[in-house]
Amino acid sequence: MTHPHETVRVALGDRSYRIEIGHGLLINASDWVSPLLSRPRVAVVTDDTVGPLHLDALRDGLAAGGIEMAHLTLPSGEATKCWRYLTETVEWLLEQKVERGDMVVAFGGGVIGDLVGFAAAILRRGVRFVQIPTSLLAQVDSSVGGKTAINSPHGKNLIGAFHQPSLVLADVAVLGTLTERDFLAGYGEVVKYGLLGDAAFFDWLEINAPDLAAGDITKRIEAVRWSCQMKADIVERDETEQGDRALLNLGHTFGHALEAATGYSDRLLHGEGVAIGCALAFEVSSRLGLCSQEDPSRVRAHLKAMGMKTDLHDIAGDLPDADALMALMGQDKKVTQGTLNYIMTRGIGEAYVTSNVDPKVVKSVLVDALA
Ligand SMILES: NC(=O)c1ccc[n+]([C@@H]2O[C@H](COP(=O)([O-])OP(=O)(O)OC[C@H]3O[C@@H](n4cnc5c(N)ncnc54)[C@H](O)[C@@H]3O)[C@@H](O)[C@H]2O)c1
Ligand SMILES: O=C(O)C(=O)C[C@@H](O)[C@H](O)[C@H](O)COP(=O)(O)O
Ligand SMILES: [Zn+2]
Repeated sequence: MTHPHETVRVALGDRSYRIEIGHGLLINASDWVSPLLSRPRVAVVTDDTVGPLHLDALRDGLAAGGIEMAHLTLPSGEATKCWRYLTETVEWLLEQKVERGDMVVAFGGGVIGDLVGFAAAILRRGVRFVQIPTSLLAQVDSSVGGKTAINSPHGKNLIGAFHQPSLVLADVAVLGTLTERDFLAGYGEVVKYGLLGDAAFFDWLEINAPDLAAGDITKRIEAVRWSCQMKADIVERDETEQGDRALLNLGHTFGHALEAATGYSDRLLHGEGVAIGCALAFEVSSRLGLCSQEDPSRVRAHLKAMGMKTDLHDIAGDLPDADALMALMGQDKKVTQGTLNYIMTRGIGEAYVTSNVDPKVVKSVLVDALA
């Protein structure tokens, strides 16, 4: 059976690139990668879950076009986005004598994409890289837009750079080996797009998400395309988050604080934090009278119907109190002159950026959610 192939273009002048979305793209990887290379070799960084499952397919796909590859395997999981593995990656790339004209490949989920993208940004003051995202989250979000980073105990993604990839190759065939938990975490970012800017997409997800989770290839390609197109449109008008790009942060101010509070551990995955954070952002918006009371209920109902974490109580173990969570939120990169900018909403698909949010209301929502 042939599946659709979709291409989304990210138009950023001399940093423009294509996102190729399809089924079975790894087998033909050299077709997409070869035109970008100055010599037929690449340095691939992956993790110890993705590597054993899919690295041979990538190696074969590159070899078919005469491209050699060296590879580095890092531990999987959020804790890898740290100084230690950034150093290890950069030193390995130097050992491999990766030159400024060469291509680094990030082959994994968002952790590998963010870490390797950052390594590429600082290696020899910048080498090009290709994103080959293997998780749903990475295909719909992290591989696109050029945000690269590692975490700090002070907060998420606080050390990083904007560095756009030269190509994104999203092969939905590899999503077949994701655990249900990782798939649903990625789905948290998919829902985010509908919630932030496209009510029709949210309507579509309410109907089609069970098929997505069940593995419908055509619908997976459509969900990745729709998400990437929405992200590309936003990134094109605000590459470095001077304004509108912050919409992509819907749910993240809460989510990032929760990830820091749970030690970047598997107690809470990024996409799970985003889903809970979106539910909280809708609750705050409703309490402020910005959106109707039905909106947060509809959001929570959909997350629950998908079997996703929705509430703070869905996070195992103790959480800090509301004041401590507010303090962690204060490290957000959207703070300007000491005031936190929030992503609030007037309804499903109608998010906007504002600094005009009473912290007392935010705190009261957190207190109630923790009770
Ligand atoms: N740069 C951005 O714009 C951006 C956007 C969203 C999220 N992020 C970042 O992305 C990270 C989360 O990404 P993630 O959810 O992909 O996490 P991840 O990279 O940890 O991947 C999740 C898990 O799935 C495994 N995995 C990946 N692909 C697989 C496959 N095909 N089969 C089986 N297992 C597979 C990984 O080994 C890992 O255990 C966070 O650090 C977040 O901050 C960045
Ligand atoms: O690309 C963006 O812009 C996003 O905000 C996408 C988010 O899903 C992603 O988690 C991003 O890394 C968060 O951005 P940050 O600037 O708050 O670290
Ligand atoms: Zn995110």
